Amino acid sequence: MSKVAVIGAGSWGTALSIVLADNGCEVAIYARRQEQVDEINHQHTNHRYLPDITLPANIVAYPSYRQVLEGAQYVLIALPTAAIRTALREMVKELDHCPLLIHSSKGLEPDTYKRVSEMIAEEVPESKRRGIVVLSGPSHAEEVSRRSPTTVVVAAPELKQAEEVQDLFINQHFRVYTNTDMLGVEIGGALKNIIALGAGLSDGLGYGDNAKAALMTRGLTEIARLGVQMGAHPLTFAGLAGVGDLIVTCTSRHSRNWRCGYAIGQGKPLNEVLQSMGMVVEGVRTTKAAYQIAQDKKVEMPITKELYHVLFEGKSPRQAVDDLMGRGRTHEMESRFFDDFNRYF
Ligand SMILES: NC(=O)C1=CN([C@@H]2O[C@H](COP(=O)(O)OP(=O)(O)OC[C@H]3O[C@@H](n4cnc5c(N)ncnc54)[C@H](O)[C@@H]3O)[C@@H](O)[C@H]2O)C=CC1
Ligand SMILES: O=C(CO)COP(=O)(O)O
Repeated sequence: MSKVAVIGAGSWGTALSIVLADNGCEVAIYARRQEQVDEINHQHTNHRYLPDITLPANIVAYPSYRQVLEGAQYVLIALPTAAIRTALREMVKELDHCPLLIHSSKGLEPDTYKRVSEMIAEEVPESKRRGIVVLSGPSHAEEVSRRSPTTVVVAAPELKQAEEVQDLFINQHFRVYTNTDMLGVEIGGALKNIIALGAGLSDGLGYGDNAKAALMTRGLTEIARLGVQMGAHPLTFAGLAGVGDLIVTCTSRHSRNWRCGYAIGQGKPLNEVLQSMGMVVEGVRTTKAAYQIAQDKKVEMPITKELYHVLFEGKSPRQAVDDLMGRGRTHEMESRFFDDFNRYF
């Protein structure tokens, strides 16, 4: 029986713990607050994050990294991206062996704009990790925890390690695909949150399904444009971590990013919205990161740019939509894209 240490007792860490527990793993989950540890261990619930869900008894919470990590063959990181580097520094002090590290966070580090796998590679010495694998795709915790059919993708530069993680998670409710394009999977998962904020904002303004379909389609184009420039495989964005996650996040009532955008579209100030959410909304910081990366790399990302102006410079959302609609004429198929495709096929 495998032991998995789960770092992060929020919605996603808990939902993935249920999948692992269903698969017969021993799951040790790290929670910072003693009341949450007690709730998970005695009531078998995590009410704040997954109301009405009963947790399997083989999920045990601990308030210390040492206890969680002891003997774990796998470590799953399910934290808000902004908390990961600090958490890794604490965790690594207590790590005395060499597990496979899996992360499932969807964002870029604030200020450095690094991917999560890059942070892990910097903070966890090679002697303390067997490899790094990312798990991503269209998967709201609320549905995964109810064992509703879900598909995800796991990616690692070495296919064997992705397959090992596929074996760990796959079951009748949770179907896992593999990919070796870790960069593309991380970029797709992080940047779809920007477009979900935009889709929420459009709905909050009262625009219709046409507007949302436009945002999703052109949003995917700009995600792929940046991703391919950074070195991703273009077809990754046609997969679960690309269009798949974009669909679920832009259209689901569960999405925190969509809900945040919706409230802003309805005229609520960003700070007030974030405070009232009580859970992480990754897309806000990721908008800033993607805007900066796009500027540095001279990649055109019109939706991201307008959203940046709305979130951080007080631009009116209606004006942002007008400016997007009034852009210069362009061809749908970019010749640059064809060049990139030709590089691969
Ligand atoms: N909720 C979902 O449906 C999904 C979330 N994700 C991603 O998973 C990541 C985590 O998201 P959620 O679990 O939803 O967030 P959440 O807001 O539900 O929970 C975050 C948890 O992290 C804990 N935490 C924060 N800072 C910490 C630190 N320094 N050390 C230890 N624990 C800390 C919090 O106490 C909380 O328990 C995000 O990147 C999100 O985009 C990915 C797929 C689905
Ligand atoms: O990534 C997710 C679903 O795949 C969760 O999205 P939100 O963070 O917007 O809720």
